[in-house]
Amino acid sequence: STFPRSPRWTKTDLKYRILNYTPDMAPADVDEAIEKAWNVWSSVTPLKFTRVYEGDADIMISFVAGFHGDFYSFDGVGGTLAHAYAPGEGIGGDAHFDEDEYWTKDLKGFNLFLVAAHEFGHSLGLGHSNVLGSLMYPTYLQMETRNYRLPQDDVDGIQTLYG
Ligand SMILES: O=C1CC=C(NS(=O)(=O)c2ccc(-c3ccccc3)cc2)CC1=O
Ligand SMILES: [Zn+2]
Repeated sequence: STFPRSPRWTKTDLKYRILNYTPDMAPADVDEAIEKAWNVWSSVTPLKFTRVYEGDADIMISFVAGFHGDFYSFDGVGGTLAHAYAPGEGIGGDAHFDEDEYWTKDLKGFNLFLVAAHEFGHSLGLGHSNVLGSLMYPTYLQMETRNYRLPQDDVDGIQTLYG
């Protein structure tokens, strides 16, 4: 099962901001992948995600490489793809994507929607699942994402936190 990590957000209206874009994809495709990733979680909880274009947001999303100002530098091509912080003030909830990876909206490289949906699980307070095929499973499995359905294990996990 997907073990919910505490803490969790104490509000259901969360704001997110896309700070920059990867050159790998058209900006509209990045916007769509991010929005679809939030919809995975909002569709099974009372959570609402609103995009803001300036100022502060609960979840700041950025594409960065190598050292990028926190204690978890990225590692070039391969290895770590992204990381996200558990709910909280400041860096809490923020999601960083390794710009040295090749991000796509299809089955090549790493599918941004899939990785973002996983990372946003962490931004909401979820840990990893031990169920192969769950979204919160620790390893990335390439899969068709056109009609993506959140696996039951992840539904159970997020509803434990925000159900
Ligand atoms: O909790 C962690 C610590 C290690 C990570 N390694 S990663 O960046 O290579 C990574 C591995 C798997 C995924 C993933 C898993 C399931 C579905 C989609 C993506 C995302 C990132 C990322 C991560 O989320
Ligand atoms: Zn993870």
